[in-house]
Amino acid sequence: MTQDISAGRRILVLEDDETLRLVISRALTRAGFDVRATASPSSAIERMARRDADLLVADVLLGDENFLDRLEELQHVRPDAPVLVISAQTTAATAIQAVRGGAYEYLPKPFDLDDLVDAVCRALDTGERAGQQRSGANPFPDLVGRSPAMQTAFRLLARLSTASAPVLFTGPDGSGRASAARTLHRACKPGKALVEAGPDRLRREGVQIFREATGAGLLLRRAERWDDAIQDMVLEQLDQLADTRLYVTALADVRTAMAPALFERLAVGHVDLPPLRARGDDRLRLFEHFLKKHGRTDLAIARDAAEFINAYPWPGEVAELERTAARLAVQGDRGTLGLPALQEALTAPTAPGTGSTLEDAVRAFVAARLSEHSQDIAGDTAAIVDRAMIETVLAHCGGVRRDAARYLGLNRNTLARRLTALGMDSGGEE
Ligand SMILES: Nc1ncnc2c1ncn2[C@@H]1O[C@H](COP(=O)(O)OP(=O)(O)OP(=O)(O)O)[C@@H](O)[C@H]1O
Repeated sequence: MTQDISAGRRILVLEDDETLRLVISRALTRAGFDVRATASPSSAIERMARRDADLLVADVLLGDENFLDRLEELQHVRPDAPVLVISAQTTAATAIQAVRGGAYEYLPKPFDLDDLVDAVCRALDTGERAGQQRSGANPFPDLVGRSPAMQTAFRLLARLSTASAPVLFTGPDGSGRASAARTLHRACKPGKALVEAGPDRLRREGVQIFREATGAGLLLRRAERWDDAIQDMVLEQLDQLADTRLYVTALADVRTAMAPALFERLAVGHVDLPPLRARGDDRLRLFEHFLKKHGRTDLAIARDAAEFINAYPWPGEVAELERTAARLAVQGDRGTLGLPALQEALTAPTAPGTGSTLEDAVRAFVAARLSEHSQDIAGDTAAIVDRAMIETVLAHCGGVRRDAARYLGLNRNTLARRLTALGMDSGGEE
């Protein structure tokens, strides 16, 4: 594997300690890389800018200079080239600055030379994934998404797959945070287990969960619900993670529910998953993906249904979209999926006793009007709600408008005007 990746790849080593420069260069040359070296940060940036190397291995403290301060400059001239940062400064702040500045991985000194070679291979492999992504191929095929918002998230995932820092996934419930964490874990620790725990399990089992995940991965979900005791425990465990990769999921406003010190350390890598309403046509792509996932390759989606899927805001996010597709997949109708069946599946109760809400019904109605290219959605929606409301109250009052007006909180003239506007002004008693 190393030879496959190293063949013909050029590495630049930036290190001012002559002995270490030699040792690193030799190890990388032995692994099959074409290695060059320098002690000067400016020369390193200049050589990377003229594409003299595919990857940079850089020390942090070089004479009076801190190379982390120049990462942005390097990103600017070579955004495609991975950078591995090595440093004797093993503070969390250094690691955070390195990863935020665009470094692919941070290796604290002293490090094992084999680990360095592995990290270089992983970074180059990820660089290729990012290249595939630029050329249109999805580097994470189990995550569906081609919208610009998801491309940004994938690029970040690709970068984080060679780092070892904790990663915070934020976004609305059901937006795919846990799925993204699982995908990232498979990319960065293939074959290693991923232990998962929500706040309840974390409260019950405490540090035991961290022990169980040693050397593998740990996915802690719903961090916005961590109480102070959990937050203290996680903060303490962060110093003992060693080679356990930590992933955390939370709602976007978790920052307000969490001690700033903990947030800063968890969000070294931060992937914010956009809501479905910001993902354009990805909604239809996901819908088709879920129909297939639930065994239906024979079902075509009618044009109005497809437009509805791309217009509906899906307040329950990908989870709701998947539930709806799964419901339609098991219904077994052959042929083409039309708008009525889709709307019915969307508003059907999800479990005994739980009905869909008024908001759900309004969303479904508005999305249907959008898919019909209606130009008076506000008027249409207000009329439907008004009609249902007034009809129900009038029926309750036996058609007596004076009483109905009182229940509605309207004066009688206003009610009369609304009835006329809705074409409902015949037959009622004054
Ligand atoms: N981009 C995606 N491509 C394919 N499937 C996805 C994608 N995002 C989410 N899913 C699927 O949608 C469902 C919900 O996703 P997931 O459980 O990851 O959401 P979440 O944000 O972690 O929410 P929660 O914490 O409420 O479960 C899962 O079945 C997952 O497989």
